[in-house]
Amino acid sequence: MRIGVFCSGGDAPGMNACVRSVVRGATSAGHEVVGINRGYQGLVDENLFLDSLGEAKMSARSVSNIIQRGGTILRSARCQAFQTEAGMQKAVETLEKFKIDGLIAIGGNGTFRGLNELVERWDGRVIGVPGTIDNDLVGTDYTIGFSTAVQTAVDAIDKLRDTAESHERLFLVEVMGRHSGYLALYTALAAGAEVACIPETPTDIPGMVDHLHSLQQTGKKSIIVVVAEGDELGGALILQDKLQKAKCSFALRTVILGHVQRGGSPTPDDRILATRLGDFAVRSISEGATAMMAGEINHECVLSPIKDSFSKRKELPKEMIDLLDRMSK
Ligand SMILES: Nc1ncnc2c1ncn2[C@@H]1O[C@H](COP(=O)(O)OP(=O)(O)O)[C@@H](O)[C@H]1O
Ligand SMILES: O=P(O)(O)OC[C@H]1O[C@](O)(COP(=O)(O)O)[C@@H](O)[C@@H]1O
Repeated sequence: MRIGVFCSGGDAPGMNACVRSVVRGATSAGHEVVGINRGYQGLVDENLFLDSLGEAKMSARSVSNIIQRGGTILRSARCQAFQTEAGMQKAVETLEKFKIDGLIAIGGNGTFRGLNELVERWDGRVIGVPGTIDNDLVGTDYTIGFSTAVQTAVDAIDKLRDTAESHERLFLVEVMGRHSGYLALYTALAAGAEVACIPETPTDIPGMVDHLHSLQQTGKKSIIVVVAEGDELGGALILQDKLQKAKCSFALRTVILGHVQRGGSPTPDDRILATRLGDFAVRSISEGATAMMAGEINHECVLSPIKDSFSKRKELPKEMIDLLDRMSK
C-alpha cells in the first residue's frame, strides 16, 4: 500500500512518536509512506513532506531521533478550507494524484469529523489515531498527549504550591479542556489540589467558599483550585472574581497554564501509547479496516467506528470525582 499520514488539530506531545511508528511499522511491512504537512491544509495545498533527496516519501531514517520530541515534524493546522465542498474535493484530488490508498490521521474529534466526510468522497481507507491532550475521545482509555499534559500541569502546580504555602494563598490554576474536565480532574488528583472546577459538574461558589473556610479552620495554609477552561461558569479569572465577591477567606492569585501544556518531551506512557497505536493503525489499514479509530482499552489495542469518537460523549469516571472530594478534606 501507499499510506498517507498527517497530524491535525491541536498538536499533542507524542504525535512525533506516532508518526515514527506509522513509518517504521509500514516500511517494515513493505508499504510506502507519504507524509502530509499541516493536516488537511496539506491535502488542500499538495504540501507533502519531502525527504533529503526531495522525494515525497518517508523512510525509516526520516523519523530518526524524533520519539522524544514534542510538537510534530509534519506540523499541524486547523483548516477551514477543508470544511467546504471545494476543499474536500481538492483533498481527494491530491490523494488520487499521489496514488495514496490508505490515510492515517493523528488528531482529535474535529479531525475525525473530517475523516468521516472524506470516506463519503474517496475510495481509500482511513484510520484515525487519537492525538489530543484533552482525552475526550470515546474508543480509547487515553489519548496521545494526555499523560504529558497532566505531567506538565502537575510540575507547575508543585511549584505554585510552594509559594502558595509560604504566603497562605489560594491559587486558581487554569488548564486546557474546552469541553472536557479530564485534564483538570487528573491534574487535580495528581497534584493534591483541593478543588477541580470542570464542565461535567456544577461549580457552586457559595458551597466552595464554605468548604475552603472550613479547611482554613482545620489549619490548611494553601489551596489549589484547578479550573478547566471549559468550566460552565467560565475560566479561572472569572472564578477568581466570583470567589472574591463571595468573600472567600483566602488571598487569591490566578495562573493560566495555556499552551505550555501542549509542548514538551512526551512521557514514556505517551511514547508507548503512540508507538502501539501507530503500528496498530498500519496493521489494521493493511488488513482492510476503514472508517475506524485505533484506541487502547484495558491495555488492548481496539478499533471502534470513527463516528463514535465525535458523536458520543466520553464520561468522566465518577469514582475519580468522588475520590478528589474525599482527598480534599
Ligand atoms: N465537520 C467537519 N467537516 C470537515 N472537516 C472538519 C470538520 N470538523 C473539523 N474538520 C477538520 O478537522 C480539523 C481539525 O479539527 P479541530 O477541531 O480543529 O481539532 P481536533 O482534531 O484536535 O479536534 C479542522 O481544522 C478541519 O479542517
Ligand atoms: O491551539 P488553539 O487553537 O488555541 O486551541 C486550544 C484548544 O486546543 C486544545 O489544546 C486541544 O484540543 P484539540 O486537540 O481538540 O484541538 C484544547 O484543550 C484547547 O481548548
